[in-house]
Formats: sequence, structure tokens, C-alpha cells
Amino acid sequence: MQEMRNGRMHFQPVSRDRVLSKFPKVTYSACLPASSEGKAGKCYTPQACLQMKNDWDSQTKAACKDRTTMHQGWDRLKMSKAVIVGDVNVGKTCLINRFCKDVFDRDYKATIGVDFEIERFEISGVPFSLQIWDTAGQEKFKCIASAYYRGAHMIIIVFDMADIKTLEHTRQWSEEAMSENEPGSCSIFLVGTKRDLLAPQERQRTERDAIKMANEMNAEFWSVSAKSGENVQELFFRMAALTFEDSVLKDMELGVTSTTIGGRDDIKSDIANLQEPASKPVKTNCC
Ligand SMILES: Nc1nc2c(ncn2[C@@H]2O[C@H](COP(=O)(O)OP(=O)(O)OP(=O)(O)O)[C@@H](O)[C@H]2O)c(=O)[nH]1
Ligand SMILES: [Mg+2]
Repeated sequence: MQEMRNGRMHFQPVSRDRVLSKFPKVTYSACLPASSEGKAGKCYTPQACLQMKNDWDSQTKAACKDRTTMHQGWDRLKMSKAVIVGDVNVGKTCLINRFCKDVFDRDYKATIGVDFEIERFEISGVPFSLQIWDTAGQEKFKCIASAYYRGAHMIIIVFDMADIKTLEHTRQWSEEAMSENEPGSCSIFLVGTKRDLLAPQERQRTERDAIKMANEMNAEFWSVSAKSGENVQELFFRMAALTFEDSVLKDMELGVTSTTIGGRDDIKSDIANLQEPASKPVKTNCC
């Protein structure tokens, strides 16, 4: 992934479909009623977005442009951690598999404990990786999964748009995931899956309810289908861009000159913990 040559860090190029040069906007179909889809001109719905802007922050742009800063300050790989939570069977694993492997499996295979993927991006010329942690929705695995919430830069709370109860449970998932992290330290995404299963009117109703819930939890709402792939790539690009920018701005605020957000050591220890979950502090009332 990275190697030292002539005293400088060199990163292997990422695949072309992971190169992000422009700030990704939310499209209409991502979060607006079916009646509004396809209208040109507006890209955001104020009710459902974390960021109401069309471009990178000027500080981010400057930092990415400045090759000297990049080589001196970002020698190590920039990396963020995203944790995906939600009820059993809502489609968390399928969502990740659609983005990371471009596959969809109709058969349900429960996630046991936790699983993870690492996706490499190039954002505004800067190598960036996203650790994507897939947790089990089954109650019996909750104590294992919750051990991995800590240190998340992003929490993705998933519900099944065809099963409204799962939307009601997202509040609880949000509280549990946030209880392991500092207030304000993570961005939250509320993601409705199985968009393909709903008729337009029903989808519109569910999206309205989801936007209300997203407002309550200060989250950005997306409606997606892992089956058709609709909005999946857009969602992950948006998450990668927002968390990348966050990490750049935080580095600048702290005056950090050589850092990694998360990092290879973190991956190693997270992977080690995957094999040894009991070494993490576990709540006494669980499992
Ligand atoms: N129609 C449709 N089915 C989906 C979609 N996403 C997932 N599914 C189906 O929903 C079921 C559950 O998907 P998973 O991704 O395994 O669910 P999960 O949330 O990871 O479940 P746990 O690991 O047990 O927590 C599978 O049978 C999938 O084929 C979707 O976008 N559309
Ligand atoms: Mg799963």
C-alpha cells in the first residue's frame, strides 16, 4: 500500500473508480421524494444533509494542493473508521458487499460478531483509506460488536425501508454507538436499504419519516438499494469525502505535521482484537 523511496513515502495508485477529485453532492434521488427526482439545479435537501455546501473547504483545498505539506505532513496513510450498525437482516452486509465487491447475495447469511473491509481512495490527490466495520444485528453478538464502536469517525445506522420497526430502533442503535465515542467526534449517517422493494408512495412516506429521525439524531439520511446498486457508490463517496475533510481540518487545527487518522497500527490492533475480543472492556450486563 505504501513504501519509502528516496526518503519519501510513495503510495500505490488506487483503482480508477475510487478516485474522487470533486466534492460529492447529494443527488435528488438520494434523499428526496420520488416526485422531486430528476429536477435539475438543486442538489441538496436541507432536511437530510450534514453539509450544505458544494465544494471542499478552502483550507482542505489548499492543504491538498500543497504537495510539500502533503509529503512532509501526510507521510503515513490517512485513514478513517466507519462502523455500520442496525437490526438483524436489514442489509448491512449486502450494502458493504455491493460497494466493495459489486455483488449482491439474495440469501441471508448472518454476520457473526464483526467483519471488516478496507477501501482505498484517492481524494483530491491524497491517498485515503476507509476501514468499514460490519457488525452483527443479532442480540447475542451485541457485546462483541459494541467493543468495536470506539474510535469511530463515522457511524452508519442502517434500517430496512420495507420494515418500519427497524427505523424506530435506529434511535437506540445511535445511542449505543455514540455512548462509546466522544460527543461530536463522529458523523452519523442514517441509511434506509431495500429501496427497490417499495412502491413510490410508500417510499416517499418512509423517507419523510426517516428524515425526521435523521434530524433528531443529527444525521444525514440516504435511501439506497444494495440489490440494484442505487445510491450505494454515491453514499460511500460522500462518507469518504466528509470524513476525509474532517480529518484534514482536525489535523490543521491541531497543527499536526505528521499524523494518521486511525492508521496501520490501529488496523493491526483492531484485527488483533477481532481474534481476541475478550481483551476489550466488555459491559458486565451483556452476553
Ligand atoms: N430486495 C433487497 N433485498 C436486500 C437488500 N439488501 C439486503 N437484502 C436482503 O436482505 C437480507 C439480509 O441482508 P444482510 O446484508 O445479510 O443483512 P444484515 O443486516 O447484514 O444482517 P445481520 O448480519 O444478521 O445483522 C438478505 O437476504 C439480502 O439478500 C436490498 O437492497 N434489496
Ligand atoms: Mg450482516
